Amino acid sequence: MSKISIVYHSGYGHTQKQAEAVRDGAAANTNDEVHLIPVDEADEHWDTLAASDAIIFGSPTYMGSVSAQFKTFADKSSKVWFEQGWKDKIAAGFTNSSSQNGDKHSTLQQLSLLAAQHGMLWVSLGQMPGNNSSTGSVEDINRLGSSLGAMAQSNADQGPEHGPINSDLESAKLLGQRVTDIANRFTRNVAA
Ligand SMILES: Cc1cc2nc3c(=O)[nH]c(=O)nc-3n(C[C@H](O)[C@H](O)[C@H](O)COP(=O)(O)O)c2cc1C
Repeated sequence: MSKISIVYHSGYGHTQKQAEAVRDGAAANTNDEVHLIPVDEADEHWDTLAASDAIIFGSPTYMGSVSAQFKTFADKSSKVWFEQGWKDKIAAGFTNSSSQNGDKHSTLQQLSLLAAQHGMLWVSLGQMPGNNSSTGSVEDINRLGSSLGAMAQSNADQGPEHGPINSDLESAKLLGQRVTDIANRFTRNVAA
């Protein structure tokens, strides 16, 4: 059994849907304990994060970067960094934005660098790129062709009831599942 936390920001609800999909994937095995933590509530959950086997970071892409709210959380985590409190925990990340590309890769790089600064072990998406052939479609898993983490796209003129679309949510779910599976391999070995 592993303890997984998902810390995320969402200004308008789109990235929250992606975060919930990651949570659903991470919680697929009912033995595991999964916490969904909005960044503005993170101050009440530092102990939960300290006790987690894996922490998954999520932010919308704003101006080619993590949102200011997520960055505030990242900066606050410097207190943990001083003690290397998250060293050797498993980490992963996801982002959502309105353009198909939208510079989402830059956000995932920032999330993975945050994890690296903490000495965490980054888990990639682990899914082959979709929608890259004559038989592909937007319904493919990993339709945005990401490697570093899960990407999702939500139309700028529509609310979260319309996006991200199902394939992006499924990709997010698979990332959550992958992180839990890997965390369980580690916790089994520690217990053994
Ligand atoms: C301040 C701001 C900056 C944004 N910058 C980008 C961007 O760089 N690339 C992009 O594709 N979308 C950008 N967007 C669009 C958001 O990423 C998109 O609306 C996303 O779905 C918002 O997620 P949320 O509802 O979880 O906040 C920006 C939106 C805002 C409010």
